[in-house]
Amino acid sequence: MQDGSGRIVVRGLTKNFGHVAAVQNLSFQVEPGSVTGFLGPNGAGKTTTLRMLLGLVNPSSGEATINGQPFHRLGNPGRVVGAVLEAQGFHPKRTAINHLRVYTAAMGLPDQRAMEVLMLVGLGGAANRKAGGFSLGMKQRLALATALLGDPQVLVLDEPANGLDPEGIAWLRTFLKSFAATGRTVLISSHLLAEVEQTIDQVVIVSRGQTVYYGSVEDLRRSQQSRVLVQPADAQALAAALQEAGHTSVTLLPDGRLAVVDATVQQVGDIASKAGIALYGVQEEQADLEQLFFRLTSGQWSAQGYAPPGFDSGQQVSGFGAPQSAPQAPQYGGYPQQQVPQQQAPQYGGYQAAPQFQQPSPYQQQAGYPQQTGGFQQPGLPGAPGVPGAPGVPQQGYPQQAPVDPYQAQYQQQSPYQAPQPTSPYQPPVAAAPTAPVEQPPSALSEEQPTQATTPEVKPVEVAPAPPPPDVPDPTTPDAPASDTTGSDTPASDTPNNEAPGQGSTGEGGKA
Ligand SMILES: Nc1ncnc2c1ncn2[C@@H]1O[C@H](COP(=O)(O)OP(=O)(O)OP(=O)(O)O)[C@@H](O)[C@H]1O
Repeated sequence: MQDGSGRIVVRGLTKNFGHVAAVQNLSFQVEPGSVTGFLGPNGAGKTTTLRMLLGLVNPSSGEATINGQPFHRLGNPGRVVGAVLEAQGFHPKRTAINHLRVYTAAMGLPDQRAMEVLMLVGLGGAANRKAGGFSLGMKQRLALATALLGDPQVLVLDEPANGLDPEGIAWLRTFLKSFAATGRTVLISSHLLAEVEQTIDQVVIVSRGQTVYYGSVEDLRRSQQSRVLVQPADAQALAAALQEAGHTSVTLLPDGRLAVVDATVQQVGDIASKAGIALYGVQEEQADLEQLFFRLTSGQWSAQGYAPPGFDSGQQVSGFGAPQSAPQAPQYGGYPQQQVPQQQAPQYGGYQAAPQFQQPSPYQQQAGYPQQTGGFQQPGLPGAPGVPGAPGVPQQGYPQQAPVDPYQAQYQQQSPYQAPQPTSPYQPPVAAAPTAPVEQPPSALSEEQPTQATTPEVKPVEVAPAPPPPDVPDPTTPDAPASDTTGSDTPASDTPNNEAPGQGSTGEGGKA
């Protein structure tokens, strides 16, 4: 029996395509009256999740319900859920209005509804144009119009901003917000937080098929901590002085600066002055939401030598530092870094490293300087490995442990992409850290480890696509029925009664 709530509940949802764990034990809830963003990098499992929600793929385990029911039990699903998985599959010779009339007829709706929805999405003027001549953005609008035909209670859209121009994105934002404001439910996927940041109220961030954050965008924003970047005459001495004063979250950056998370500029200045340490530059820096998103999802497709712009590879010396995600993933600090001219940078791929940080330190495990052991715990957000909260549904606001998928891990060394090293908008008043060898006293700083993100010489890697395991179909093959190795999934075309209008427009099977 439908509960009529418009609520989407995903509980313990898992989908394996042969050896590919596309979705792993995913749990979240989408409330009516809000727009929820479903975010994650390519291959994170977003589309597979949406397809399970829409009855196009059978879960390996777990469940996804709308109004308390799985999709196939919704009765007239087109009146409950409007969905767009791909803005493709229109008959190229059919006009927009005729495309919609096929669905109004199938759903028992009056013909005039077709024109109404075209007006709603701004395509009234193109009603008699053939869909084959539509731009990508126009196709997105036509797909949305199709999804809206049944005046549904719930909208599920996969990458709806794809192909839209800035005006189209602004229009979509307003449209979705006002749709949700009427008490209805909107779930939209995207791989770009910036694209949907102003549209969404809630966010579910997935990486490698698992939830890494689930909660309000506001909480995510609040979790951002500023940090103080300081260029001291003696980094070790300042780190020790900060530690003595109780500031334990200190990170040594590759350029010799210290990043202090739990102190103000004034506190750092006062401590340095008391300790008689000259400062050549102090700056407060705020990490932004996009950077946090990268941090939460980094590692899925990371390759040697690649780091998203704006990320450093600073070595944590105490307290909070860069999350160390999956094995082999670059370690991102989430903050822009200083780039030092190549000729001065024998170590760390372009970064001048003070010699005292180049040797293994006997003090790495020194008390008070805990080493980060992995996971994605963020400052201000209590870490919660696994799934906290109610059974099967994670508590909101918790970043979660990223999984390591051995099958996907093989791609981590194989990316053909070699991105340029990031550059920083920050230019400290004084050049890089000292280069003269320094005799080591017992150190308050743990030494730097070169990371993959800062490999000195980056060479393009010849990549052969990873062959799928013998019994697993090629994941890049577009059509799902063949590639879904459960063999149990029912293509949309086999279940006309269950076909939501948006899905009809998307064709069947997998995504391209
Ligand atoms: N039908 C299928 N057969 C085999 N593997 C599949 C199939 N569909 C998806 N996969 C695999 O499952 C994983 C998740 O894919 P999915 O399309 O759900 O990711 P996504 O987050 O939507 O990515 P994108 O942002 O690139 O669209 C990928 O490794 C993909 O190759």
